[in-house]
Amino acid sequence: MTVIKEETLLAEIDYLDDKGNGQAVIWRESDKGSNPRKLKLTIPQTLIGESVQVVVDHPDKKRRKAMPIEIVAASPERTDAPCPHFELCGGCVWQHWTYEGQLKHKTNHVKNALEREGLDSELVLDTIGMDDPWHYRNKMEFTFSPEGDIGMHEQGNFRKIIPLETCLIAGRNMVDGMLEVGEWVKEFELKGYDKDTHEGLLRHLMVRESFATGEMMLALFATQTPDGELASAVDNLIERITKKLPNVKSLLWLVNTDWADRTQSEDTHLLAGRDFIYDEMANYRYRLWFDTFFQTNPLQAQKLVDLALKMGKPREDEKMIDLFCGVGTFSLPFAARVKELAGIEIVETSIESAKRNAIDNDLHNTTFLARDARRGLDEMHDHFGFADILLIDPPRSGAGGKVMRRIGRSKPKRIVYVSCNPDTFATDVAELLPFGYTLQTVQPVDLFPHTVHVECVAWLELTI
Ligand SMILES: C[S@@+](CC[C@H](N)C(=O)[O-])C[C@H]1O[C@@H](n2cnc3c(N)ncnc32)[C@H](O)[C@@H]1O
Repeated sequence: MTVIKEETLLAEIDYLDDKGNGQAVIWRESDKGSNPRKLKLTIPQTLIGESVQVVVDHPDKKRRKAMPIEIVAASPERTDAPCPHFELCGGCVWQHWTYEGQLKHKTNHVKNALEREGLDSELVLDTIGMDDPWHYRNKMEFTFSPEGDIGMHEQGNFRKIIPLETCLIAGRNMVDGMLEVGEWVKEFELKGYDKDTHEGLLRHLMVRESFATGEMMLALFATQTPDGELASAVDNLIERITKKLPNVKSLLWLVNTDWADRTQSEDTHLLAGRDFIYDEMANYRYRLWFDTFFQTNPLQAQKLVDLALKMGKPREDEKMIDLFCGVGTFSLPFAARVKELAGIEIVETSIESAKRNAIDNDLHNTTFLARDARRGLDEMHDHFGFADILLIDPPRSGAGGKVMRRIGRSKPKRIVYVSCNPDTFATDVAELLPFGYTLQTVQPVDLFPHTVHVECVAWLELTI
């Protein structure tokens, strides 16, 4: 067989994969006498129906990834990506798609997930988007390259960092925070961490901003403590941040010497301010530490809370369980409207925070339990009793059959399901139907414009 190292091909995009990349199939003529060979191509930054020219290295393989070199026939939904880093940065994948196009696609994604489980896709409403889908994130994790540049990972390549001059999805003040820290690193010629050699100083910069209170947190993750030879550089960091960014109410230095490339801390040093910031959602006040899970698009999360309240119809004489409650984003507004509320969540610090948030907001009818969902539900059913309303907001992996069947057997009158993954949502919901539940409405909400993610909130009623 003739081995071709590189070939220019014309591909037509059939569909987008779960990472938002275009997918095309090409049948290639092979040597005389043998059947044509199928080549499956993954082509980022393309849209369904587009014809694109790509250069494919080793086209003899069955699957290849290739970047488009020319859009031969563009989709009417194609638009110019406004961010100068879009082509390389792994933060957004769909800036080349009109926002209307993205929203339509997200609605269809939810509908298809329901249909695959034999559920009625007519129940899915149009996705609620943002009026201004930019600068919506209140938390970002930037990474340092070994050379000390600050940025994001390249699309599909966790080893390469794309240095950033801006970011159009992070809150505007957060970008200023990132740039200021970047300048400080260059001025003191500090080195970033090298994942391969496990050498270097700076690993990540986490930036949090409350759009409600204006407070910001800057948290630097490094391999050494901020003293000794680093003392004068760190003093300078404190001075410049305090002077130039007075909204930074929490400046942290977190030591992480682990091989695992996560924003975790073995040793926390408070450089300035307090170790948390205040945020607000639905008129409730929350304390956020560097490791607290909190909804990252507060404007849209507020819509989720409002929808959940509308669907759950809480009453003063009812008991409620909030499963996977985090720090209580849904628990607090519901607790203000029901007789008693119990929250279950696996992360102990989130439960501690939920307890404190309830007290800070003068809510005294809550119980919070740090347990795995399955065990937590059993314990709550024994001590708290069965709930009239159950709200569930699991991670992307969903709640799973065992949890869903426990819920079904406990027969809450109404179930509100908040989901960040339509596929696991549909599988979980299907588990409830044999227990007499009917799915009522599914409302997708776009919390992550220009990315593949879609959140939805739905409710089920016990009808038998
Ligand atoms: C999508 S978040 C929702 C949090 C909260 N409802 C909110 O809006 O802030 C999912 C939560 O489930 C928690 N979690 C993950 N696995 C769990 C498990 N097996 N049992 C209980 N909680 C779990 C996570 O720690 C996280 O806080």
